Amino acid sequence: MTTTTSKTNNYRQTLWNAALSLGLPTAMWRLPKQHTKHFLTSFLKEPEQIKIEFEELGPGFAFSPFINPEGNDTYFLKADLHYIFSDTTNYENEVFQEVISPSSLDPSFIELQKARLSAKPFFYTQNGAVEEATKKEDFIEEVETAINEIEAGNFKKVVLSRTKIITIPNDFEIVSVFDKLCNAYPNAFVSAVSIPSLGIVWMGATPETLVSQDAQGIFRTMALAGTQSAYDADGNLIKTSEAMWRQKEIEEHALVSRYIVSCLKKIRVREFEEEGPKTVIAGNLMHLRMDYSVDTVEINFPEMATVMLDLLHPTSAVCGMPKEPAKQFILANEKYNREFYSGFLGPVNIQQESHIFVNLRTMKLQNGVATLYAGCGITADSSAEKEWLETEMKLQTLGKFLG
Ligand SMILES: C=C(O[C@H]1C=CC=C(C(=O)O)[C@@H]1O)C(=O)O
Repeated sequence: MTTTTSKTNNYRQTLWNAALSLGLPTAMWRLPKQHTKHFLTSFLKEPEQIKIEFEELGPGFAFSPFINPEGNDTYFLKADLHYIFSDTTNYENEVFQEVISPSSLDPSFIELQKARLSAKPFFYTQNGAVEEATKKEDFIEEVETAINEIEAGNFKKVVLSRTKIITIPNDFEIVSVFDKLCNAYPNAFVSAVSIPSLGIVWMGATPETLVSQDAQGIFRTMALAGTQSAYDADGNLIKTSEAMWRQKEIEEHALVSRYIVSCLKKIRVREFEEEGPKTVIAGNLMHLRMDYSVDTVEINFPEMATVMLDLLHPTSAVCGMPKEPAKQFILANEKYNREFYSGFLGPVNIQQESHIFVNLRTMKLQNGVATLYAGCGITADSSAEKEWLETEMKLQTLGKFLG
């Protein structure tokens, strides 16, 4: 049943707080260039860990860690409730559409509605040891080791990443930060995902689509790499048409493009459209992007998104080229566990569409602190100091919302 209802009293906010207080896995998201905000809750407290096969699954939300070799470790939040909220700056007056609505007699739904009346915003108390942020000297050393390995011919590119830790401010409130991210980053996939059984919430505003398939069967992916500030030295926004790219970024981006084309070749798909590379804005940054699309109806390949998800993750935009030695280098040299950073996430079979993104420009909220993550592609032409500054810029995407 689909109804449109008008509710007051911050309905989305009270729903989010209630779902968290009851330990229900929940996701909120806003697709790039769209205005509506989606809210999904699963009544299964321990979400299933499965392989994402788009043709087989019902509506839900996928959330995968970086390390997921067979794809079987993806958390799947089955949609027991899915509402779409209108875009408004005043969420007292939000209007929403019930796309999947539980029966009013469902005990979980009754409990959720009851909890809405009393649930308080989740307060992130610090009650244990806090992970350590990556030290600059460690990161610089990792980058220099990577450059040596590249020069020795062991791989061509590796994406090295690091963390930054910020204490969560007392007035931090997820739904309002989510809304601020939506306003600040209209081209990003903005999300907040809570898996209470793991004691975590992840929030982010990623610019990178991994795979998507729309209701007409159009498959899409992109090669996104190469980074520079979107502002010049005087603080003026640079026009994308006037962006200049160095050899290093062009090569770094080409490696990602080549990888995507090699995956398409592997599955013998020749009928793909390529658009780009073009310069795109992602918050305070610019990247190079090439878009790929395939009409899966025309080539009679309905399972294309499933097959490509398997082949693409992790792409050379978050791992490296060739994939295996780059991944081994990351695991051996990065001094922390990426967990869900540079994994993937997004809605599956929601209104006949699936949109899976790479989990970038993201942070984990746990134990009173926000852990922010950023990485950058290292090639033979990298300079360790510049790569550190690039991660600083990427960390600003979310960092500026933490005070
Ligand atoms: C790995 C990240 O970004 C990737 C996506 C775009 C540009 C990138 C780069 O220029 O290095 C990265 O490959 C990150 O934001 O943590």
